[in-house]
Amino acid sequence: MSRERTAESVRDEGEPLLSVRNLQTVFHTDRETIRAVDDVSFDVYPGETVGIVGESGSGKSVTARSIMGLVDSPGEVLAESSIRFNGEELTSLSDAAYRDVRGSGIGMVFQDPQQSLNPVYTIGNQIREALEINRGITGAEATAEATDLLESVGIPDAKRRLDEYPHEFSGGMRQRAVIAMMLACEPDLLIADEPTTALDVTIQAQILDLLKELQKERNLAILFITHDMGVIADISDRVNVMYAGQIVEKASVENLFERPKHPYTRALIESIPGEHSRGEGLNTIEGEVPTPNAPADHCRFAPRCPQAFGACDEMAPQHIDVGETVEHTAACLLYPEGETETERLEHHRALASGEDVDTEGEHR
Ligand SMILES: Nc1ncnc2c1ncn2[C@@H]1O[C@H](COP(=O)(O)OP(=O)(O)OP(=O)(O)O)[C@@H](O)[C@H]1O
Ligand code: NI
Repeated sequence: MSRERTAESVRDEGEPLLSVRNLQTVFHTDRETIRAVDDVSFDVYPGETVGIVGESGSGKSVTARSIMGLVDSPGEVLAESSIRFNGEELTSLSDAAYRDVRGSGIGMVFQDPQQSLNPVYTIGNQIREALEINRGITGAEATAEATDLLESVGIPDAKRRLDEYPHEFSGGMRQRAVIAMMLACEPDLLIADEPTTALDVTIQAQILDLLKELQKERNLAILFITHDMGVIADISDRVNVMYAGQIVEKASVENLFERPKHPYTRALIESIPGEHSRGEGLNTIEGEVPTPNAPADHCRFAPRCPQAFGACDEMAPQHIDVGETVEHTAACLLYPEGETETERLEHHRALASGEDVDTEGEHR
């Protein structure tokens, strides 16, 4: 094989940095068990950006918190779940070992930068503390490194601003400071949960550009979570579309927007402002994301789906290969395309029972 490999083939051959399999995170309440994340699987390879997109309540943040080991009672990551990072299984780690992963391997940025900043300490002190705890750097060296970090996230006059408090920073600058603090831990993976949602559009674009730049410089992998399809299109290499605790479509960003297959993805694309609405307001999807409280025995999107038919209420759709080259799957009973309804349902039934099905379809 040639030594000159494309990015795509490197990814096929290399190991994923993060590998999530059958992730199930539930919340036990008095009345029911909420299946907030219900059998979610995806990979993130070094240096790439993977998006998770879906409406409010679809389980995006719980997915992120599960990976970070931040699910507290009454939440529980069920035993069958697997989260492998750099080859290490995280679900079985002790609290202390998980803290180390958060301090070095995986960094996280949230929607609200205040969540990560302490109002009573200067920005400089907080970055220096991160440097000391996670890399053992102290004193003048820490100050120099903190200045470099603030500069690298595009904060002008960095040396002086180290002595300022979070409230002296604007929203966008605070988010940059949080990113600098996260970089102090030299992570391989950044999990960004709606990091730009609270910012106005210009600032949002600047933060996205900053993340792309840092990614290139540091070969940082990014798991980017948002409900905004425009942001997903801007930043992702590959996308997972989430609905009611499950991934309903996985695709490269090009395929997702040019050849969306799942009716939910299509509805999300149609609801992008200005895309199809001709400025007449948002084309929102009617109805709400259900709160799943039982294992899926039907398609959870069916009640809102314009293409639903009888079987959608009676069986859970499996992920079907819908692409030609790179991974592209949709969990929908409309696929495989070109098969009769009876054949399609048989296909999903066989996949559900674990049979090895030729997803290219023998019925062509
Ligand atoms: N601590 C908790 N206790 C009970 N249920 C919870 C808890 N945290 C989350 N959930 C439930 O889990 C589901 C998924 O929530 P999650 O926050 O992951 O959604 P999301 O996709 O991030 O939405 P948003 O876009 O609003 O942030 C929701 O139904 C929510 O009510
Ligand atoms: Ni969320």
